[in-house]
Amino acid sequence: MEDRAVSPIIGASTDPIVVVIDGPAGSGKSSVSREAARRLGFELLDTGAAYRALACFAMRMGIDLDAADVPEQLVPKLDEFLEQYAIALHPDERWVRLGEDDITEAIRSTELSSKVSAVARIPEVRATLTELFRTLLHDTAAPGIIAEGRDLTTVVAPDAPVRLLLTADEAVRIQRRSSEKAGEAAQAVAASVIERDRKDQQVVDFLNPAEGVTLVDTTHLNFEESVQRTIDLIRAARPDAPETI
Ligand SMILES: Nc1ncnc2c1ncn2[C@@H]1O[C@H](COP(=O)(O)OP(=O)(O)OP(=O)(O)O)[C@@H](O)[C@H]1O
Ligand SMILES: Nc1ccn([C@@H]2O[C@H](COP(=O)(O)O)[C@@H](O)[C@H]2O)c(=O)n1
Repeated sequence: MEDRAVSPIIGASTDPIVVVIDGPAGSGKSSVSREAARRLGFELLDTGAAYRALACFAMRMGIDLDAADVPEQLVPKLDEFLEQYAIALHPDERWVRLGEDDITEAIRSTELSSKVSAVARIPEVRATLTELFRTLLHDTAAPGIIAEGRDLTTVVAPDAPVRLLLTADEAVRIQRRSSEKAGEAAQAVAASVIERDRKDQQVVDFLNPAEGVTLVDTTHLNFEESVQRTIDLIRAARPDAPETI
Protein backbone atom coordinates (compact mmCIF):
# COMPACT_ATOMS: atom_id res chain seq x y z
CA MET A 1 0.00 0.00 0.00
CA GLU A 2 1.08 3.51 -0.75
CA ASP A 3 2.80 5.28 2.18
CA ARG A 4 0.66 8.19 3.38
CA ALA A 5 0.89 10.56 6.33
CA VAL A 6 -1.25 9.69 9.34
CA SER A 7 -3.05 12.24 11.46
CA PRO A 8 -5.63 11.84 14.25
CA ILE A 9 -9.27 11.22 13.43
CA ILE A 10 -11.25 14.29 14.41
CA GLY A 11 -15.03 14.17 14.86
CA ALA A 12 -15.86 17.71 13.69
CA SER A 13 -19.12 17.93 11.76
CA THR A 14 -17.50 18.66 8.38
CA ASP A 15 -15.25 15.62 8.64
CA PRO A 16 -16.25 12.23 7.29
CA ILE A 17 -18.15 10.27 9.93
CA VAL A 18 -15.93 7.58 11.40
CA VAL A 19 -17.76 4.60 12.89
CA VAL A 20 -15.80 1.81 14.56
CA ILE A 21 -17.25 -1.55 15.54
CA ASP A 22 -15.59 -4.33 17.55
CA GLY A 23 -16.80 -7.73 18.66
CA PRO A 24 -16.07 -11.45 18.89
CA ALA A 25 -16.12 -13.99 16.03
CA GLY A 26 -19.53 -14.46 14.45
CA SER A 27 -21.15 -11.50 16.21
CA GLY A 28 -22.13 -10.02 12.84
CA LYS A 29 -19.53 -7.24 12.62
CA SER A 30 -18.69 -7.69 8.93
CA SER A 31 -22.17 -8.36 7.59
CA VAL A 32 -23.95 -5.71 9.69
CA SER A 33 -21.21 -3.12 9.02
CA ARG A 34 -21.29 -3.83 5.28
CA GLU A 35 -25.05 -3.41 5.03
CA ALA A 36 -25.08 -0.27 7.21
CA ALA A 37 -22.25 1.21 5.10
CA ARG A 38 -24.10 0.35 1.90
CA ARG A 39 -27.28 2.09 3.07
CA LEU A 40 -25.44 5.19 4.31
CA GLY A 41 -23.18 5.50 1.26
CA PHE A 42 -20.13 4.99 3.51
CA GLU A 43 -16.94 3.06 2.91
CA LEU A 44 -16.28 -0.18 4.77
CA LEU A 45 -12.95 -1.22 6.28
CA ASP A 46 -12.70 -4.90 7.24
CA THR A 47 -9.58 -4.89 9.45
CA GLY A 48 -9.64 -8.64 10.08
CA ALA A 49 -8.96 -9.10 6.37
CA ALA A 50 -5.51 -7.49 6.81
CA TYR A 51 -4.58 -9.88 9.63
CA ARG A 52 -5.87 -12.79 7.54
CA ALA A 53 -3.97 -11.59 4.46
CA LEU A 54 -0.78 -11.30 6.51
CA ALA A 55 -1.22 -14.88 7.75
CA CYS A 56 -1.72 -15.95 4.12
CA PHE A 57 1.40 -13.98 3.07
CA ALA A 58 3.43 -15.65 5.86
CA MET A 59 2.28 -19.13 4.89
CA ARG A 60 3.15 -18.46 1.25
CA MET A 61 6.65 -17.41 2.36
CA GLY A 62 7.00 -20.77 4.04
CA ILE A 63 6.79 -19.40 7.59
CA ASP A 64 5.46 -21.99 10.03
CA LEU A 65 2.82 -20.12 12.04
CA ASP A 66 2.94 -22.76 14.78
CA ALA A 67 6.67 -22.11 15.37
CA ALA A 68 8.06 -19.98 18.19
CA ASP A 69 10.12 -17.76 15.87
CA VAL A 70 7.20 -16.29 13.85
CA PRO A 71 7.99 -12.69 14.98
CA GLU A 72 11.66 -12.95 13.93
CA GLN A 73 10.64 -14.34 10.54
CA LEU A 74 7.64 -12.12 9.81
CA VAL A 75 8.42 -8.67 11.23
CA PRO A 76 11.26 -7.95 8.73
CA LYS A 77 8.79 -8.74 5.91
CA LEU A 78 6.05 -6.30 6.99
CA ASP A 79 7.01 -3.58 4.49
CA GLU A 80 6.93 -6.12 1.69
CA PHE A 81 3.45 -7.18 2.82
CA LEU A 82 2.22 -3.57 2.87
CA GLU A 83 3.47 -3.06 -0.68
CA GLN A 84 1.40 -6.02 -1.87
CA TYR A 85 -1.75 -5.70 0.24
CA ALA A 86 -4.90 -4.15 -1.21
CA ILE A 87 -8.55 -4.28 -0.16
CA ALA A 88 -11.83 -2.95 -1.53
CA LEU A 89 -13.36 -0.20 0.59
CA HIS A 90 -16.65 0.08 -1.31
CA PRO A 91 -19.26 -2.04 0.50
CA ASP A 92 -20.57 -3.45 -2.79
CA GLU A 93 -17.12 -4.76 -3.67
CA ARG A 94 -15.51 -7.61 -1.85
CA TRP A 95 -11.93 -8.33 -2.83
CA VAL A 96 -8.61 -8.68 -1.05
CA ARG A 97 -5.36 -8.92 -3.01
CA LEU A 98 -1.71 -9.69 -2.45
CA GLY A 99 -0.03 -8.21 -5.51
CA GLU A 100 -1.83 -9.71 -8.50
CA ASP A 101 -3.31 -12.58 -6.49
CA ASP A 102 -6.94 -12.43 -5.43
CA ILE A 103 -7.00 -13.99 -1.95
CA THR A 104 -10.60 -13.06 -1.08
CA GLU A 105 -11.73 -16.67 -0.63
CA ALA A 106 -8.40 -18.15 0.49
CA ILE A 107 -8.30 -16.00 3.63
CA ARG A 108 -11.68 -17.37 4.80
CA SER A 109 -10.55 -21.00 4.94
CA THR A 110 -10.86 -22.86 8.24
CA GLU A 111 -7.11 -23.61 8.23
CA LEU A 112 -6.17 -19.97 7.84
CA SER A 113 -8.74 -18.86 10.44
CA SER A 114 -7.06 -21.17 12.94
CA LYS A 115 -3.62 -19.63 12.26
CA VAL A 116 -4.41 -15.91 12.10
CA SER A 117 -4.20 -15.31 15.88
CA ALA A 118 -0.51 -16.31 15.76
CA VAL A 119 0.11 -13.30 13.55
CA ALA A 120 -2.29 -10.96 15.36
CA ARG A 121 -0.55 -11.37 18.73
CA ILE A 122 2.77 -9.92 17.51
CA PRO A 123 3.08 -6.32 18.82
CA GLU A 124 4.99 -5.05 15.74
CA VAL A 125 2.27 -6.48 13.49
CA ARG A 126 -0.44 -4.72 15.49
CA ALA A 127 1.45 -1.41 15.42
CA THR A 128 2.00 -1.63 11.65
CA LEU A 129 -1.59 -2.54 10.84
CA THR A 130 -2.93 0.08 13.25
CA GLU A 131 -1.03 2.74 11.27
CA LEU A 132 -2.44 1.36 8.03
CA PHE A 133 -6.02 1.42 9.36
CA ARG A 134 -5.66 4.97 10.70
CA THR A 135 -4.41 6.12 7.31
CA LEU A 136 -7.33 4.46 5.50
CA LEU A 137 -9.85 5.96 7.95
CA HIS A 138 -8.30 9.38 7.63
CA ASP A 139 -8.13 9.32 3.84
CA THR A 140 -11.69 8.21 3.14
CA ALA A 141 -13.27 10.06 0.23
CA ALA A 142 -16.82 9.01 1.27
CA PRO A 143 -19.12 10.94 3.65
CA GLY A 144 -18.22 8.34 6.24
CA ILE A 145 -16.49 5.03 6.88
CA ILE A 146 -17.31 2.05 9.07
CA ALA A 147 -14.34 0.00 10.29
CA GLU A 148 -14.83 -3.29 12.07
CA GLY A 149 -12.49 -5.58 14.00
CA ARG A 150 -11.31 -6.22 17.56
CA ASP A 151 -9.41 -3.14 18.76
CA LEU A 152 -10.90 -0.30 16.73
CA THR A 153 -12.85 1.24 19.63
CA THR A 154 -9.92 1.03 22.02
CA VAL A 155 -6.64 1.29 20.10
CA VAL A 156 -7.07 2.22 16.44
CA ALA A 157 -9.66 4.99 16.80
CA PRO A 158 -10.56 5.62 20.46
CA ASP A 159 -11.55 9.18 19.50
CA ALA A 160 -14.01 8.16 16.76
CA PRO A 161 -17.43 9.79 17.22
CA VAL A 162 -19.31 6.47 16.98
CA ARG A 163 -17.91 3.42 18.76
CA LEU A 164 -19.91 0.22 19.08
CA LEU A 165 -19.29 -3.24 20.51
CA LEU A 166 -21.42 -5.75 18.65
CA THR A 167 -21.95 -9.02 20.44
CA ALA A 168 -24.25 -12.01 20.83
CA ASP A 169 -24.32 -15.05 23.09
CA GLU A 170 -21.68 -17.60 22.15
CA ALA A 171 -24.24 -20.28 21.22
CA VAL A 172 -25.99 -17.87 18.87
CA ARG A 173 -22.72 -16.84 17.23
CA ILE A 174 -21.78 -20.49 16.72
CA GLN A 175 -25.22 -21.19 15.26
CA ARG A 176 -24.84 -18.29 12.80
CA ARG A 177 -21.38 -19.44 11.75
CA SER A 178 -22.59 -23.06 11.36
CA SER A 179 -25.39 -21.92 9.04
CA GLU A 180 -22.75 -20.38 6.77
CA LYS A 181 -20.50 -23.46 6.84
CA ALA A 182 -23.13 -26.04 6.03
CA GLY A 183 -20.53 -28.53 4.73
CA GLU A 184 -18.50 -28.53 7.96
CA ALA A 185 -19.19 -30.49 11.15
CA ALA A 186 -21.04 -28.33 13.70
CA GLN A 187 -18.60 -29.33 16.46
CA ALA A 188 -15.59 -28.25 14.41
CA VAL A 189 -17.18 -24.89 13.65
CA ALA A 190 -17.99 -24.36 17.33
CA ALA A 191 -14.45 -25.31 18.39
CA SER A 192 -12.95 -22.93 15.86
CA VAL A 193 -15.07 -19.94 17.02
CA ILE A 194 -14.35 -20.64 20.70
CA GLU A 195 -10.63 -21.23 20.21
CA ARG A 196 -10.09 -18.12 18.06
CA ASP A 197 -11.90 -15.93 20.60
CA ARG A 198 -9.85 -17.46 23.41
CA LYS A 199 -6.56 -16.67 21.67
CA ASP A 200 -7.64 -13.20 20.54
CA GLN A 201 -8.86 -12.33 24.04
CA GLN A 202 -5.28 -12.70 25.28
CA VAL A 203 -4.34 -9.70 23.16
CA VAL A 204 -7.34 -7.40 23.28
CA ASP A 205 -10.62 -7.21 25.22
CA PHE A 206 -13.51 -7.24 22.77
CA LEU A 207 -16.15 -8.68 25.10
CA ASN A 208 -16.53 -5.72 27.43
CA PRO A 209 -17.25 -2.23 26.12
CA ALA A 210 -14.60 0.35 27.01
CA GLU A 211 -15.77 3.66 28.46
CA GLY A 212 -17.91 5.54 25.93
CA VAL A 213 -18.46 2.46 23.76
CA THR A 214 -22.09 1.41 23.16
CA LEU A 215 -22.89 -2.28 23.55
CA VAL A 216 -25.19 -3.73 20.88
CA ASP A 217 -26.31 -7.21 21.88
CA THR A 218 -27.76 -8.91 18.80
CA THR A 219 -28.63 -12.21 20.52
CA HIS A 220 -32.34 -11.54 20.12
CA LEU A 221 -32.15 -9.31 17.04
CA ASN A 222 -32.44 -10.57 13.50
CA PHE A 223 -30.07 -9.28 10.83
CA GLU A 224 -32.32 -6.44 9.69
CA GLU A 225 -32.92 -5.30 13.28
CA SER A 226 -29.16 -5.33 13.93
CA VAL A 227 -28.49 -3.17 10.88
CA GLN A 228 -31.26 -0.76 11.82
CA ARG A 229 -30.03 -0.49 15.41
CA THR A 230 -26.52 0.28 14.15
CA ILE A 231 -27.78 2.99 11.79
CA ASP A 232 -29.97 4.46 14.56
CA LEU A 233 -26.92 4.71 16.85
CA ILE A 234 -24.85 6.36 14.11
CA ARG A 235 -27.63 8.83 13.50
CA ALA A 236 -28.05 9.55 17.22
CA ALA A 237 -24.36 10.44 17.49
CA ARG A 238 -24.17 12.20 14.14
CA PRO A 239 -27.56 13.62 13.04
CA ASP A 240 -25.77 14.89 9.91
CA ALA A 241 -25.38 11.28 8.65
CA PRO A 242 -26.76 10.95 5.09
CA GLU A 243 -30.23 9.58 4.43
CA THR A 244 -30.17 5.82 3.99
CA ILE A 245 -30.65 4.37 0.50
N1 LIG B 1 -28.45 -10.28 13.99
C1 LIG B 1 -28.23 -11.33 13.23
N2 LIG B 1 -29.14 -12.29 13.15
C2 LIG B 1 -28.92 -13.38 12.42
N3 LIG B 1 -27.79 -13.62 11.70
C3 LIG B 1 -26.86 -12.70 11.73
C4 LIG B 1 -27.01 -11.52 12.49
N4 LIG B 1 -25.89 -10.78 12.36
C5 LIG B 1 -25.09 -11.51 11.54
N5 LIG B 1 -25.69 -12.63 11.15
C6 LIG B 1 -25.11 -13.69 10.30
O1 LIG B 1 -24.12 -14.32 11.10
C7 LIG B 1 -23.02 -14.73 10.30
C8 LIG B 1 -21.73 -14.22 10.92
O2 LIG B 1 -21.67 -12.82 10.75
P1 LIG B 1 -20.33 -12.06 10.36
O3 LIG B 1 -19.50 -12.85 9.42
O4 LIG B 1 -20.74 -10.71 9.96
O5 LIG B 1 -19.61 -12.06 11.77
P2 LIG B 1 -18.23 -11.40 12.22
O6 LIG B 1 -18.46 -10.82 13.56
O7 LIG B 1 -17.73 -10.50 11.16
O8 LIG B 1 -17.32 -12.69 12.36
P3 LIG B 1 -15.73 -12.86 12.21
O9 LIG B 1 -15.09 -11.98 13.21
O10 LIG B 1 -15.50 -14.30 12.51
O11 LIG B 1 -15.37 -12.49 10.79
C9 LIG B 1 -23.32 -14.21 8.90
O12 LIG B 1 -23.86 -15.28 8.15
C10 LIG B 1 -24.36 -13.16 9.11
O13 LIG B 1 -25.22 -13.01 7.99
N1 LIG C 1 -8.86 -5.32 14.64
C1 LIG C 1 -8.56 -6.62 14.51
C2 LIG C 1 -9.16 -7.41 13.55
C3 LIG C 1 -8.82 -8.74 13.46
N2 LIG C 1 -7.89 -9.24 14.28
C4 LIG C 1 -7.40 -10.63 14.13
O1 LIG C 1 -7.75 -11.11 12.83
C5 LIG C 1 -8.53 -12.28 12.94
C6 LIG C 1 -9.53 -12.32 11.82
O2 LIG C 1 -10.53 -11.33 12.03
P1 LIG C 1 -12.00 -11.45 11.40
O3 LIG C 1 -12.72 -10.26 11.92
O4 LIG C 1 -11.83 -11.47 9.93
O5 LIG C 1 -12.58 -12.75 11.88
C7 LIG C 1 -9.10 -12.27 14.35
O6 LIG C 1 -9.37 -13.58 14.82
C8 LIG C 1 -7.96 -11.62 15.13
O7 LIG C 1 -6.95 -12.56 15.39
C9 LIG C 1 -7.32 -8.46 15.24
O8 LIG C 1 -6.47 -8.95 16.03
N3 LIG C 1 -7.67 -7.16 15.35
